[in-house]
Amino acid sequence: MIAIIGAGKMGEALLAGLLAKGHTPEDVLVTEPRAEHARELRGRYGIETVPAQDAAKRADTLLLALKPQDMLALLDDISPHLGREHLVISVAAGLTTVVLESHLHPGVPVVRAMPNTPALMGRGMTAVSGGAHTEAAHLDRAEELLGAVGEVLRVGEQHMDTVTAISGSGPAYFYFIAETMIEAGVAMGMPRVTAQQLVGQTMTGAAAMLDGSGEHPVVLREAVTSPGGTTAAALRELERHGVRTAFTDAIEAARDRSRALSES
Ligand SMILES: NC(=O)C1=CN([C@@H]2O[C@H](COP(=O)(O)OP(=O)(O)OC[C@H]3O[C@@H](n4cnc5c(N)ncnc54)[C@H](O)[C@@H]3O)[C@@H](O)[C@H]2O)C=CC1
Ligand SMILES: O=C(O)[C@@H]1CCC=N1
Repeated sequence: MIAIIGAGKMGEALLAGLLAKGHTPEDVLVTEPRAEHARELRGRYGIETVPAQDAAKRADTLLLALKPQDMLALLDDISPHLGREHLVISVAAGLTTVVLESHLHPGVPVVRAMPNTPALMGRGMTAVSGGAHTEAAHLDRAEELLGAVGEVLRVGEQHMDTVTAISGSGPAYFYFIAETMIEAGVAMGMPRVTAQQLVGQTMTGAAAMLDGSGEHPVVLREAVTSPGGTTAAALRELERHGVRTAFTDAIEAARDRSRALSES
């Protein structure tokens, strides 16, 4: 039995992804304190919602998807019900396995995972790393579970804050670009619905090229950039405005914020 504790944006994406990939509603318990949202979840997915302590008593695998700021109080609440036979998987940004383990009985296995919201469509990217009491079988279990909603990569925990900044937050960067391109089209007088279609299909087409061609992004970009043409003119403006540096700084800021969340 799996318990998802905290079914907000990420928890619900994982819930929906798992159910779409063959887990049955009877396999999954959900803890969600917002009563109205819990009611919606029961209606939408046919799952049972229970208090966190009941979820800890009944499930063997706990997927914790609360905000980092709420996580430690929750661990203190459920810790009396958790032992070595459980597996605790936290998707919280920043919280290290050392911090999570310090709120649990010694020996409880903890996996730190960083998924992203495309898990909802079965296209997630999740990185996982184990803690002090995690054995290979625990990582296998976490990988199998999260592998139902996309790709899973094992990384050393020292890389987790960078993972968070790249693939955890990453979808938001692409949505930001999409939004900006749509607004540019609208500003030039194009109907919004047309701009949205152009941007949406261009983005998924570009992603398919990246995924399917095996080429480095530089090669793909060069193929679009005709000599003396429109793309070269656009790219020159992006470089002039320091967009490359802005992205690097943004990803560093996300990495630093992830690190800081463990200390707050
Ligand atoms: N949103 C994203 O794209 C990603 C989020 N994460 C991580 O997932 C976690 C949740 O983030 P979001 O879903 O964005 O936030 P959110 O605010 O949408 O969801 C948090 C959920 O936890 C619930 N909650 C609060 N206190 C609780 C308690 N004591 N017991 C059970 N549930 C409780 C809230 O009602 C809410 O539904 C964070 O730790 C975040 O770092 C990780 C990867 C990606
Ligand atoms: O913004 C956040 O803190 C979370 C973690 C990665 C994506 N969303």
